Amino acid sequence: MEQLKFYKYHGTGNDFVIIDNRDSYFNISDRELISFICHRRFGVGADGFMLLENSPEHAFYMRYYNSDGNESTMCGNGGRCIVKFACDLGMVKENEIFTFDAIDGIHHALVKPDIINLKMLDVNGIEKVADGYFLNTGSPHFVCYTENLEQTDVVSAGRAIRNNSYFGKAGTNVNFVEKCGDSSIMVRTYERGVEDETWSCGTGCVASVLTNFFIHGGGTEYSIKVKGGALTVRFSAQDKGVYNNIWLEGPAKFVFSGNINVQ
Ligand SMILES: N[C@H](CCC[C@H](N)C(=O)O)C(=O)O
Repeated sequence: MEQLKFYKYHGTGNDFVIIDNRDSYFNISDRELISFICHRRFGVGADGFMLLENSPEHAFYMRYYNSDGNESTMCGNGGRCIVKFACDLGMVKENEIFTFDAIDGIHHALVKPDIINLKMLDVNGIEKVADGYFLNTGSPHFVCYTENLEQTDVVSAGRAIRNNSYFGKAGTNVNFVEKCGDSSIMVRTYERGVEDETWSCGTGCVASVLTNFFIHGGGTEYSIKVKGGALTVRFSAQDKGVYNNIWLEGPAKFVFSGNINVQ
């Protein structure tokens, strides 16, 4: 029986299986194997799966898959976890900014003890859609406000919006936001490709913060409370709806490693 070495990380409760694929051994189109590994009863269990691959000009290439086995767009918490993994492998050092490559482009990252800082790609435009807002922060996000976030039925309300024909075949992630203070919000997210609520969504938190600023103005640093902990987002505002120098900061934890039997 063949065994596969894997590493389990989480970023504020958004959890991932990561494989060091610098030898290109893993078949990048094996959807079935990836969804099996992410299965919470038959496999290891995770919201997402990542391959750390070689990159000719950067520290590594991050290949991200949702738990449905499909390769997908940028994952903010996954990006922070694979940065921590690269540091744990000795590929990069703490307190030194480095770059890695991903599906949406080149990211800068900085590892500090227990805190990972990840630079996200620029955001150009926020669209008003029905009672919410739509923007792309590396992944597509719909953002709407709710008075009573704790009681919101994120799964059924989120699933309906995620599958709304307005967002086409690709669909969208769905974020429900409650304002807490001038520079703090609470966010719960229904994630495309996981097809469930996750305990944190990095690109979703960035989308929620930028939408909040787009509507209410204010400062350019926010703390975001999520089910699995807290994140910080900092950014620079250019024109209305145009933001750059966007950093997503928070913990990324190694949980365990092991070998999984694969047929
Ligand atoms: N499910 C998302 C990707 C992961 C986003 C989330 N886990 C994050 O931390 O940004 C999508 O397919 O658009």
